[in-house]
Amino acid sequence: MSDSLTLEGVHADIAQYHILQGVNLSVPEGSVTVLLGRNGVGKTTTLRTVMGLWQAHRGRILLGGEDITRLPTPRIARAGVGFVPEDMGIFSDLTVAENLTLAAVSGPIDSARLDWLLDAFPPLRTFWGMAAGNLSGGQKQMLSVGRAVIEERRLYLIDEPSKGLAPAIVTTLARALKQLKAQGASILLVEQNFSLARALGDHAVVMDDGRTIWAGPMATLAADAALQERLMGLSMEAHG
Ligand SMILES: Nc1ncnc2c1ncn2[C@@H]1O[C@H](COP(=O)(O)OP(=O)(O)OP(=O)(O)O)[C@@H](O)[C@H]1O
Repeated sequence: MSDSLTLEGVHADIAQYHILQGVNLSVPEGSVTVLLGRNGVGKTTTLRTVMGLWQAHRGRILLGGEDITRLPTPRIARAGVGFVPEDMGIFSDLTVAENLTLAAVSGPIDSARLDWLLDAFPPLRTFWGMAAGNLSGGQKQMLSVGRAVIEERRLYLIDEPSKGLAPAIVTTLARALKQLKAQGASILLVEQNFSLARALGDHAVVMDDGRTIWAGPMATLAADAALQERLMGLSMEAHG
């Protein structure tokens, strides 16, 4: 199976700080890799570096074999990467409809894709003409995910989609992400909600201190509490 995304020895700085100090990971085509690790180890920085929002100064980032390490963010997006940022990245003054229309960069929105999205996230249909700033936190997250998936992409980068959301909203999000996965999407997911991480993840990669320290099947990590404790300082069972 070929890789949708590969990071080889990636280093990146933020201001004078050397934040990423050797990130190696891959997202095989049509699978979900979950990036795990304690707070502040560099998971968000890794996604932002793939997206070109921080610059890798060492190592290589390959998208389907093509080197995208030095490309500017708009070119990376056009190469087929959908991004759900931690801060959601929606336009508060624009309506739900306008937010989705702007996210469809290659032309008019495909009606079958839109139907799927609005069935997965019914509030987006209800509030179609409303300014996004008036949505609840959970509805904003649905819109953020919706913007990334409104067109089929080669790769989706999704940063902590369940963070701060009520359990019912997490259930809706989980169902939509499972449908995306079932469509054969390639996804790099940062997710601290371990039951969601375990349900979606085919592969797990664990980071510590700006480096990837473990990679393997999610099932292997999920089944080994001692390994979780050693890698992340906590066990998935206790936080499921
Ligand atoms: N804009 C910034 N300026 C300075 N330091 C930053 C900035 N963004 C992140 N950092 C630092 O980079 C390190 C990695 O942060 P990052 O957000 O990537 O971690 P994370 O693993 O995603 O953690 P969390 O789960 O808390 O979001 C942290 O020490 C953080 O303080």
